[in-house]
Amino acid sequence: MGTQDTGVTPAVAVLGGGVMGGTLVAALRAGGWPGDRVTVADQDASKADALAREHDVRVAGNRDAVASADVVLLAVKPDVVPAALAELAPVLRDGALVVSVAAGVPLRVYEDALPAGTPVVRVMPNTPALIGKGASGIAPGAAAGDEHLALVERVLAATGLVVRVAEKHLDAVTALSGSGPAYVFYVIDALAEAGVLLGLPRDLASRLAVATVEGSAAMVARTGDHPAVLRERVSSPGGTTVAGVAALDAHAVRAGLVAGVRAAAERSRELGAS
Ligand SMILES: NC(=O)C1=CN([C@@H]2O[C@H](COP(=O)(O)OP(=O)(O)OC[C@H]3O[C@@H](n4cnc5c(N)ncnc54)[C@H](OP(=O)(O)O)[C@@H]3O)[C@@H](O)[C@H]2O)C=CC1
Ligand SMILES: O=C(O)[C@@H]1CCC=N1
Repeated sequence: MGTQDTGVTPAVAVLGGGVMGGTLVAALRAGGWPGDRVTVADQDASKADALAREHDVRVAGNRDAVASADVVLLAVKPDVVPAALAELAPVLRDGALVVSVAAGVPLRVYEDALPAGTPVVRVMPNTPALIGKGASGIAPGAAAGDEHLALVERVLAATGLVVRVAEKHLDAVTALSGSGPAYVFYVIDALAEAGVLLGLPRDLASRLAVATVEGSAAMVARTGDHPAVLRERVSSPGGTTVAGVAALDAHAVRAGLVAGVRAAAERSRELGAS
């Protein structure tokens, strides 16, 4: 039956019930996807069972989950992808859409392993998808058309921002927004720790750091102003902020962030090559 619009909500099988598989199951349910149209499978059945209980979805082994799915969502580690594809290829429904969140693994790996003409879409989500504040890039394979991208957008509807990109940009998306929450958590932790160093109670320092990051991000989004312009507005001549930013520059914090994103992109390319 595949993914043609029959009026019935497509059946989604999520293979891999770890951090990202669990996040996507939660987002599907938060977006109103019926629990009986979502099946989760994990090599560790206890993980799949726990997710099924938490989100009121079905649980099955990989092959049974795939055999009844219109959309197969692969959420296993990149090095597990070839084995998972070998397992699912013989039981994949004709016309079913295969979606993978694995970092680095190129579309051609999926297309070579699956029956000719199988539509494949790569997705690079991030963990704030769990609270509807995620950012995902999606890239279509050769047999994936607009209807498949639209279906992936429907699957991701409750995760937050979804942008369509060419596959050649997915390593950069992975490095920037896929891994990005870790950098921001790192910054929040460092800011809060600095507050504690200056004598603030830990809870207060943490709340101030979180509100500052949240408010600053919202201000960029809402005003559309360039972050450098907004930074200038905080920086009184001869004041505290220019002193702080000069110290950040002296410690190469900007260069460090650029190096971090570049290193993550390089690692994504390595994962794809292995
Ligand atoms: N975490 C993140 O922020 C993001 C992750 N991703 C991508 O998501 C994918 C999963 O990452 P993440 O959720 O963090 O990893 P996890 O290790 O948390 O989840 C992977 C799960 O898949 C299970 N598994 C392993 N082999 C199989 C198999 N053959 N069939 C079914 N399940 C299997 C694992 O079991 P076991 O632990 O027993 O091996 C584990 O429960 C990766 O490819 C990653 O690149 C993408 C964007 C963001
Ligand atoms: O660290 C990783 O490899 C995965 C991909 C992007 C975020 N987490």
